[in-house]
Amino acid sequence: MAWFRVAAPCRPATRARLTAAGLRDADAADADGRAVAADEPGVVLLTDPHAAPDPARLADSPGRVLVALAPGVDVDPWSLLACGAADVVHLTGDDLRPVLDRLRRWQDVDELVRAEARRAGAIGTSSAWRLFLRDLVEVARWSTAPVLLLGETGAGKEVAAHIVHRVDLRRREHELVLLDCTTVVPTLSGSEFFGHEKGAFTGATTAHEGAFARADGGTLFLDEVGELPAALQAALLRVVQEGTYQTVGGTRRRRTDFRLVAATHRDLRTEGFRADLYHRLAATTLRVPPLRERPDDVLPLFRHFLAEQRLGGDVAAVRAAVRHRPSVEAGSDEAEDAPEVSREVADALRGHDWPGNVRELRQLAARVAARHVGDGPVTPGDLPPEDRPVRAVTAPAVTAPAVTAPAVTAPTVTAPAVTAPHPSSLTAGTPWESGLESAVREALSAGVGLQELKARTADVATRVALDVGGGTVAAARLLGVSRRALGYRTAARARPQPTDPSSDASS
Ligand SMILES: Nc1ncnc2c1ncn2[C@@H]1O[C@H](COP(=O)(O)OP(=O)(O)OP(=O)(O)O)[C@@H](O)[C@H]1O
Repeated sequence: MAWFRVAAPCRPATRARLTAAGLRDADAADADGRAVAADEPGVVLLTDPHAAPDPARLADSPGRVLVALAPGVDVDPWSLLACGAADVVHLTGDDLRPVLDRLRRWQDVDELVRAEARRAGAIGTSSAWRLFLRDLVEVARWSTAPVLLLGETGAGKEVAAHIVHRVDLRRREHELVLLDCTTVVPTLSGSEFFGHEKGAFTGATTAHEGAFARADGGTLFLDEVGELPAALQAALLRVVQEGTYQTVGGTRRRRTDFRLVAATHRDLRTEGFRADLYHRLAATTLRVPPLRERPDDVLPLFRHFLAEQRLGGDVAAVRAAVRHRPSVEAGSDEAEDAPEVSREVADALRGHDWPGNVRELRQLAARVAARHVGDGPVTPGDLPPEDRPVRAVTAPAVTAPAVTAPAVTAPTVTAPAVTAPHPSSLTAGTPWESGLESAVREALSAGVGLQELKARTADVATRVALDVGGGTVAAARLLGVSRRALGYRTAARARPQPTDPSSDASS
């Protein structure tokens, strides 16, 4: 149910009409000690230009807040949006329709998000994930535009594509065709896309239906669209513009009509991707938040994947289990019969930065499930050694117990105590490797160009070279590059700089 709040006294009739429309008076509910459902959408009615809504209250609400300006109230809508309002409407006379229509839409969106996330087995209750799903569902249901999903590997772009297909009423009864553009073979002239006729090329012993034909009426999901060879970018542009294509070896153009959802982890506005195709694909661009930006989702996801392992890795069975427990919120970690997680393990998981995102977490859950015994919580020893937070082993830090008469020699403590937490937890590989990886990741997510990327990784490569005593053979091995390549990158920095004759050597 949606709520309303009146920022200044208003006519009892207005209040009565809002209540009659099914909205709960948020302040009255507070007075009764019943909290308004915090994540429901609501409206703040501004009847007095001097009674501006409390920005903190607007921004804090996890549900969307509409501000309705009564006739004669003139407040800058942009500043209200900046304070956290989701939208602003001007009321004319007694007509409450603009308010009710919007609240109803927002309720529908929230309901769709709950239902479709559950159906897709998509776990997550963090606000970043929910905001993303709201935008996704809104675009999928109320627009026909292509959708471009930006996001790191394993963040859930394909999961999102399934949701788009399900939510789009015109497409859901037809097929969702998934095509990974990294697997498209240029020598087959895009036969994966266009299909081919029998005998079109050596080995084409039968006719083959391509993705464009199969997706007709439905949705075509192009994963890693940035990897599409240039010739196929031109062909795809034509299909998107004209809705026609020709099979390889065919003689006539055929019609197709699908919704295009594309995904990429890189900035397509850089070199190598056609600008005209980019603008077609990017009619609606949504960013899938990486897992490190939604630490609240880590534990629910981890427990979900553990439950999946208990069911023998049967994803369908887990989804069915979630769907058949209607009292359980989609994304809730109460949804499954999964073991609890000890505090130490929970802290380690939340502290990790998950470069491989949800996929990495899923794989970790599979490793942990193999070690975990019984129904008790997952304990630190359940994490395989290579997945544990790195800790320096230092001199024993156990204080000997206070000794009173008769004098007893304090026992010698032999087992080394573990102290001094290492700054990076659950690091993948060596600190050098992870340093290089995170430099590349940061640079890519900042959308930098190739030159800048090279410069940033050169910094890390240089540090590695210096850390290993300038031994480029060892550094190159650590970085997985040739000695020559490393030498080239580090040459300018690792070598001692010639002394500037103008500088004061004594300083
Ligand atoms: N919110 C989620 N809830 C449950 N499982 C998820 C969620 N997000 C991702 N996954 C799972 O994580 C794995 C990776 O997800 P997905 O394939 O959608 O990522 P991606 O962004 O498309 O990755 P890539 O770019 O490498 O293709 C899959 O096994 C998927 O089922």
